[in-house]
Amino acid sequence: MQCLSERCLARANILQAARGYRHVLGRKMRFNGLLLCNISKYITPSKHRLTKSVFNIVDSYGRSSRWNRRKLFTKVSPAMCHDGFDEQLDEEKYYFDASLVRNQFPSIILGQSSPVELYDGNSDDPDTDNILTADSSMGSTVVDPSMLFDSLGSVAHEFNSFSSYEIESISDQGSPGPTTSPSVTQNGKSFTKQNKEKSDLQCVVDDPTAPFELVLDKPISCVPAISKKKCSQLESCGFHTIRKLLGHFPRTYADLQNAQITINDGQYLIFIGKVISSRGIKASCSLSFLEVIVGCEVAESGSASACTVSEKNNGSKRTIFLHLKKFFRGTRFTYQPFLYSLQEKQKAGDIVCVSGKVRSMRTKDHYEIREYSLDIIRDDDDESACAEGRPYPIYPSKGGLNPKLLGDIIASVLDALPPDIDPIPKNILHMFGLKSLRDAYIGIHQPTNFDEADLARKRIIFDEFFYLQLGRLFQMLEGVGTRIEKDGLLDKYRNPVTNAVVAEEWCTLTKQFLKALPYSLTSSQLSAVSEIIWDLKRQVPMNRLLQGDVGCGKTVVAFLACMEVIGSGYQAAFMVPTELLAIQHHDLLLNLLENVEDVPCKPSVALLTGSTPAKKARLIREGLQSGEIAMVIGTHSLIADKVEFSSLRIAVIDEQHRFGVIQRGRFNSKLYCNSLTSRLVENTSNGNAKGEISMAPHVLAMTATPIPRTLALALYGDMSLTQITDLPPGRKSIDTFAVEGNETGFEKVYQMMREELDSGGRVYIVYPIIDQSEQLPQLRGASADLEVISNRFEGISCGLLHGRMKSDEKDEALRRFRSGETQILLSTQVIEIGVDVPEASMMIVMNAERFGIAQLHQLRGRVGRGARKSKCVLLSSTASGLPRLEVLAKSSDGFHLANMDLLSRGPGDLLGRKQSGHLPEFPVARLEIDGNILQEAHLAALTILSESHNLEEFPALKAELSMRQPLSFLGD
Ligand SMILES: Nc1ncnc2c1ncn2[C@@H]1O[C@H](COP(=O)(O)OP(=O)(O)OP(=O)(O)O)[C@@H](O)[C@H]1O
Repeated sequence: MQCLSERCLARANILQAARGYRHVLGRKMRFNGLLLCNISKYITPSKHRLTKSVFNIVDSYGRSSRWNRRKLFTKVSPAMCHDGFDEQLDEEKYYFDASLVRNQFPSIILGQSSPVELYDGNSDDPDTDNILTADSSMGSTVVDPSMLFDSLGSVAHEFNSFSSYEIESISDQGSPGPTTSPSVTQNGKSFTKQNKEKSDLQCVVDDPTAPFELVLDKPISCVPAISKKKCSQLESCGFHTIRKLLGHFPRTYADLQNAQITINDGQYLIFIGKVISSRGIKASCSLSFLEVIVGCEVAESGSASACTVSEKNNGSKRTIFLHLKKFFRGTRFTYQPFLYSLQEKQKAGDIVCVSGKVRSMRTKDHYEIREYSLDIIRDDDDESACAEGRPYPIYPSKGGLNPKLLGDIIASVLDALPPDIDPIPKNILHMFGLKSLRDAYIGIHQPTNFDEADLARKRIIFDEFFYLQLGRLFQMLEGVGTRIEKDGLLDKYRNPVTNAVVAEEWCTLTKQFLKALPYSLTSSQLSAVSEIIWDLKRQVPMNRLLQGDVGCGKTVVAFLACMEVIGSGYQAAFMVPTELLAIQHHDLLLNLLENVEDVPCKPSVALLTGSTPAKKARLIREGLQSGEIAMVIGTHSLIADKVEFSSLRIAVIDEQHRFGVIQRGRFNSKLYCNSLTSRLVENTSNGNAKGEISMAPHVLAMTATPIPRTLALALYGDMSLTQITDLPPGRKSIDTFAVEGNETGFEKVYQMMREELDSGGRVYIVYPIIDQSEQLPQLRGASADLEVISNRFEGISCGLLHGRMKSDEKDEALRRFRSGETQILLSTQVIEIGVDVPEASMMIVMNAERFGIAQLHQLRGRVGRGARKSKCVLLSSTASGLPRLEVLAKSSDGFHLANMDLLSRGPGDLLGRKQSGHLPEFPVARLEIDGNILQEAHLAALTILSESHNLEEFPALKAELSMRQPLSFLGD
């Protein structure tokens, strides 16, 4: 029992005002009744001049609109020692949170009376209005004025006969923990506030007309126990829906029982402890600091358990003291109110979770932490906060919201969550050992142990991957005609068996092209072509990823696929990310076609890039539209709206991850929208033409980045995979050296270069930037170094190649290097993709520590493409960068290196900053370690789609999928 201060009563009043009525002495009474009681107490002694009119207004309170009630309150507030309603609400302590008020003041005892419960909106009272619909109900429920005054009379009588008000906090009677709200007794029935909340959200689920996902996507304002003020606070921080709020996962968990046993200087540790003191101290006129001392019980070395919040000392524990310090420079930080507000943020007795780097102080068992983060787990007077032994969730703060408050709100939302909110069918959950969605939310926000948190995390990650895979496969199925074809396609993903068409069955043009090659295909090149041609012969559009290490010979495989299509009377498009590469491929293809013999007519091949002169570009577009041009090689220009094809049948996309899903998809529209010309229909006699024309083109995507399987699945979950696993014969391994770029290092490297050039080799020097930069003086620039290198290697001609050069200049620079007119090519990363100069035999990478391992592997792949033994020197500007580069010296396996990069730097870095823009974002999952969950999610998505291609049988899943907006999720 404690004394009810005027402020407490005012606070209770605010609560009542929000609810509109309350229970008094077991009887429901409108708020105005209670208000009148209170007002009479407050204002009669002071003979406030508002007394009369306030009484009148209160009389009509039950019939007032919400706005008028607010006005009423504004008038009543002065009588309650406040400047106004807003002031009452604005006070930190007066947070308009019904649950908090109820937790602390669930009932009022008026003198000898039995406890008067504050209104709790319990749904088991048939008369109780639904708070979710409070807006209308509060205004529309009219209270009989006579009843009002009856109640008023009786209450006022009792009220006036007591000099003090007492309050009984039910939570004082032993509250179980943070997840359990105090139970309140009303009319002899025991109930919890969760019951009420559950029913509010439950009613949404029970509504047969309500779409399934409505629960999670309901606005946050529908959650009981969240006041309007808090609601707008949450909304302004981006928590508009329950989903958003529940998706605010803890950044870590504090283990209330176990902290560190050994404490070493410089370690980053998490402690749970009790605040001993908190002081804001002015050290000088412009320096102040906050010092918080936290006492933590830790186990003596060697003892198993470590740190708890327990008061009792047993033999195996000792207390250590953490001195948390934050310094502030500047006069404005030395003012007392500021320092006071700082020190008040945590008070002596608060149980806190502290993390940061520890440094031992002179006194034994005292440690200092400067860069720390502190979360209040439990106020000294809040006994219900946390149960020991559970991982305690630590929330990242958002928009200045108090993480503890956020945690409390999340807890009340969880309590109100109906059990059946899971769109994923139970058999799938069972198949992959997954928690239900509700359990997962509870497990991640309120785990009883770390294993539960792990399992919950798995479910959340599963969902991230699952909807991505489902979205991609769903989209792919939409583009496929019949049910049988769809089934066939899904089967292919589930059991990827290799189907192939042997070379004898290829069309004449393909066979002749193969014959004309200056080399024979490797076995994996051959099987890749056979596999692709098998796909090309089907009526279902192919969606295949051709993957192989640098220099393995993917280009020729793609050319052969194009020849097969052209040989059957259709067109091919070959899109590459750079102009340089487009020109190179175009020239190579023309060269190869020159040697092709015994074909009725050689296919016409065009080059279309951004630099193609307008007139020429127009002629090419006309040729493509009429069907005169059989194949076009180019950059993004190929997917421009004005480029129309007569009968596009294959789109090859080189370096696929450099293009987004939408860009890739635009080839589909080329056929559907633009290519229905009559030419092919006229030329085709078998009558199938019409159906074939309206089919989307086959897509063959290629990537030289050896993408680990999980990453490939995340990026291209809807694609079949073909891999080239061997290199053309005669390739010699590239000797790789990691060298520190000091004076001796450079001398050594220049010496190696000299030897290479003297023996007829050609050298690339790769730079991270074009021009020297003042901000980064340690980086060498290609353009700036041209003179240095030219002077150093007199008599040897040097070339320069970088992205700022014009297209023809770039082309010319590469041509000169290819022909041997220049022996040294100073270049930026522009040569990274696809540049093929077999005579290049040495590469030097300046500031190599600036590049990712996978990227360096790609760069290194520019040499060693011919018969000559090649070398690659990786110059690091610091000695500390060398160990990472040594990895490349030891391995030339692209997949191994990519995996290492993925683990050490994450997928974004593996793909490069630009490309990683196309990588889907996973808030919780980490591609580098959660690959197995991704595989399971892929399988689950296939299983679901096999059961229902259009997801009609899974409306909840379909709704969830559209909610998650798969396209933006796919990274485009
Ligand atoms: N079977 C083969 N035998 C000999 N040389 C080959 C063979 N296949 C391809 N080549 C040659 O190997 C070099 C690399 O081929 P290509 O450019 O197609 O590789 P890539 O896989 O596209 O490489 P990158 O990933 O670097 O673009 C080319 O000079 C090509 O002529």
